[in-house]
Amino acid sequence: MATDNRGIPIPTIKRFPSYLRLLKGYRDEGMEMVSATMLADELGLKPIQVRKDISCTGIEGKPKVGFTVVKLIDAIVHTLGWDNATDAVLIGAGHLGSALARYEGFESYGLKIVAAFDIDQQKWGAKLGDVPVYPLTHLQQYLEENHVNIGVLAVPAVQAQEVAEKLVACGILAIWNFAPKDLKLPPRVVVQRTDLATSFAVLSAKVKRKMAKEDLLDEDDEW
Ligand SMILES: NC(=O)c1ccc[n+]([C@@H]2O[C@H](COP(=O)([O-])OP(=O)(O)OC[C@H]3O[C@@H](n4cnc5c(N)ncnc54)[C@H](O)[C@@H]3O)[C@@H](O)[C@H]2O)c1
Repeated sequence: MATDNRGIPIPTIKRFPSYLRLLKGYRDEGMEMVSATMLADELGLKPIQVRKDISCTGIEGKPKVGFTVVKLIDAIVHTLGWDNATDAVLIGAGHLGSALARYEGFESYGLKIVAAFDIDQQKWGAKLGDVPVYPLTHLQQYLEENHVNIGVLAVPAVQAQEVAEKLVACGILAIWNFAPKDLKLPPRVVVQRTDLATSFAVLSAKVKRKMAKEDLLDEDDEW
């Protein structure tokens, strides 16, 4: 089984969560084996693509039978590194931050938001689900005392760069940035920006193409 996901193409990594959702459904229905063709049909992919993706996990299928569902789930989870829960701190306990902190589903992806920080004193001492909210001034001490590598950024865009630099100065290795701001940080820091506007732009474009009856099947980025 693959021990890390270095070298795995990003589109494959992006497809893995969809495989997982499907496979977990099959597992819950009591299905033991699944073929690449079946996965491909469900997800609108080509079987050869599915086989290539699965080969990145190191799992081998049996000819004409396919893959063992639970083994494939374990292999994908392991390849994604989701079997080791990763602690994260959240900065910005506003509308979006609260929703992220309260979302229990992240734990099945191996992400656990353990504490939130905000400059608004009315939020200090509150809990977002199980996640306590602390003053931003406590961030450094918290990170010194707790082994946390990821920061989730949900502050207004104008604050994002300054807060990100603070996180980096405290030793954070990766930032999941929800603020609409391109952060300028040292290359050793991994930054992933998530923007619903981007997804919506893709959705709108696909709707327009669909309406123009363009064939979407050969699109590289269907995900
Ligand atoms: N990625 C997306 O798709 C998406 C979706 C919605 C919102 N957003 C972005 O997320 C961010 C938060 O949006 P929101 O609707 O939750 O806003 P919000 O105003 O409800 O929350 C922002 C929070 O950040 C806190 N804050 C401000 N400056 C801070 C600082 N320097 N340090 C720590 N905390 C600070 C505020 O006190 C507040 O609690 C914005 O940048 C918004 O544009 C992104």
